[in-house]
Amino acid sequence: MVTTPLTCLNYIDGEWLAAKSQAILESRNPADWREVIATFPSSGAEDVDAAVMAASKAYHNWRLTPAPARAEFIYRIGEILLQRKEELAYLMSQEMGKPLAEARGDVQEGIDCAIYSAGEGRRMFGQTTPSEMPNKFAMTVRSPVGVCALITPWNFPVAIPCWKMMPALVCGNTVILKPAKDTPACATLLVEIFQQAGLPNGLVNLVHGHGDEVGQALIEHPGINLVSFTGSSQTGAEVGATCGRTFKRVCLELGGKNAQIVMDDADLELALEGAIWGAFGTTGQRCTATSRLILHRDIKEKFTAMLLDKTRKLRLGKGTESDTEVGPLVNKSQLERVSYYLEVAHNEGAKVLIGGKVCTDEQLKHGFFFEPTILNHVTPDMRVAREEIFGPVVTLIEVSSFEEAIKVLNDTPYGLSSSVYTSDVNRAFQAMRDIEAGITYINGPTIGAEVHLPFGGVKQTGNGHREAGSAAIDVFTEWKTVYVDFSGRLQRAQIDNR
Ligand SMILES: NC(=O)C1=CN([C@@H]2O[C@H](COP(=O)(O)OP(=O)(O)OC[C@H]3O[C@@H](n4cnc5c(N)ncnc54)[C@H](OP(=O)(O)O)[C@@H]3O)[C@@H](O)[C@H]2O)C=CC1
Ligand SMILES: O=C(O)CCC(=O)C(=O)O
Repeated sequence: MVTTPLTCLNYIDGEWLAAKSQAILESRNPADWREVIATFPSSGAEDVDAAVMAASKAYHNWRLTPAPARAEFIYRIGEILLQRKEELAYLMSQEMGKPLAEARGDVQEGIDCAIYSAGEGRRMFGQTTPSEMPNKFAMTVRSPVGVCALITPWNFPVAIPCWKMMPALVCGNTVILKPAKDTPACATLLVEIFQQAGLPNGLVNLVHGHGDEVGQALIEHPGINLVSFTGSSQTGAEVGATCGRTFKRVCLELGGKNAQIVMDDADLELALEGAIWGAFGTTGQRCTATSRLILHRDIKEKFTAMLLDKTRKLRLGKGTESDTEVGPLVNKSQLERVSYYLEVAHNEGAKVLIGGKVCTDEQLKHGFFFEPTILNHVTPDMRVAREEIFGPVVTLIEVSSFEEAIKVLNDTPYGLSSSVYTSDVNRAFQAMRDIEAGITYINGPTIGAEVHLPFGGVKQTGNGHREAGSAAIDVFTEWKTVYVDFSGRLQRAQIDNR
């Protein structure tokens, strides 16, 4: 186990460094905010400059390193992550609050991503295609993009940085990671693991600090070629606009207002498991969390009773305690945000069936705990049915038909994850076709993405890119089209006279 408080530093060009300004920030345990988990640099534009310079220098050799050799390095990281899984999971649980079982799952995603990305190093396929000309070869090859800024949130402090760093590196790019200021210790330990795997200097640089300082300096920096961002749609829109102005490639993975439909022919026990973990897993702080339950009127009463019963039994507590099922929210501002949405719900006429307030138990009063909450009598036009709450709050919406259920599901500015519980195969295929979302589960919850498939969504959830799977290779490479003419003569006339 790691002994806290930790002293975290930036990692630039192979050296652990304080911020040039020497300023520091603190990360605290969300289950008991009196406990300091780590101190870390509050960096600025000068630190970003140094990191960009290091990454640009390292890029020249790394892009020429054969992709299978780059892949071996990624694979070694996966092996070390596996050896240090428990240590990293425990630290994550302390720093971010998620229960240990979920923290292990988060690290496992990093391991899976290492194995998958390493495999891509031996594929990295291009195309060959016939040329219009005789004695001419035509093909496409993938080239790295260059120096990548990776800006990550706190909800998956290991998985999301791995989703970005591993494919970026295997494609021959170098990176600068700006982790969320709520989870600097997890990011630091992760980079230490990369270092333990034999990280060449400058390949991965870590710069801690505030988003509007470090993040902003990165997205504006002329030495950055690509920005990959996961976080709120609000910040994502700003990041996208800045990158647009400065001609940077930008990949945005933003919010969700994910729904689970439960039809009258569904297996209700199965749908219940899905709803509980989709809504309250990670305290509702997943971009794929279920925040709307769209229930057919014929099963609504029965299903709601089952849901209430199960929600009542959920054990809130510190993530590090083995029997905890729901941990705290990550920080005070998330607690305030969820409390604010409860006021909104009240003003809009929704009814709280259970929960609805900050937890005041003696054991939990020093943490950011909010009771798992179910809101009834919600209609699709209400703000609580349309805006991302990012907490343990699920809204119940009643519908009378399958068609209405799909219409309600699609009636949101977001389009990340979705789920339908039904035993009718025709409805299942209709849902796959008609749902406007990047991910659809049939008879499974809205959460639980696997690293070898594309991850991302439509509408305000992103800007058309996908993370994970081979789609990530498309983000982190440029296409180069190559023509090889072996005719030995100028074929100009043929080109012009087609
Ligand atoms: N899609 C998802 O997985 C996530 C969605 N969210 C949504 O966002 C809401 C607010 O959470 P929050 O953590 O503030 O999310 P943000 O989108 O603000 O933060 C995400 C990342 O972006 C950084 N950042 C902030 N401002 C800028 C900027 N101007 N330029 C570049 N980078 C920046 C943050 O740094 P810093 O650490 O300083 O904030 C963090 O590293 C949540 O309630 C939830 O709705 C949040 C996290 C994940
Ligand atoms: O559970 C999932 O589907 C992954 C969720 C995720 O990566 C996220 O919330 O950012």
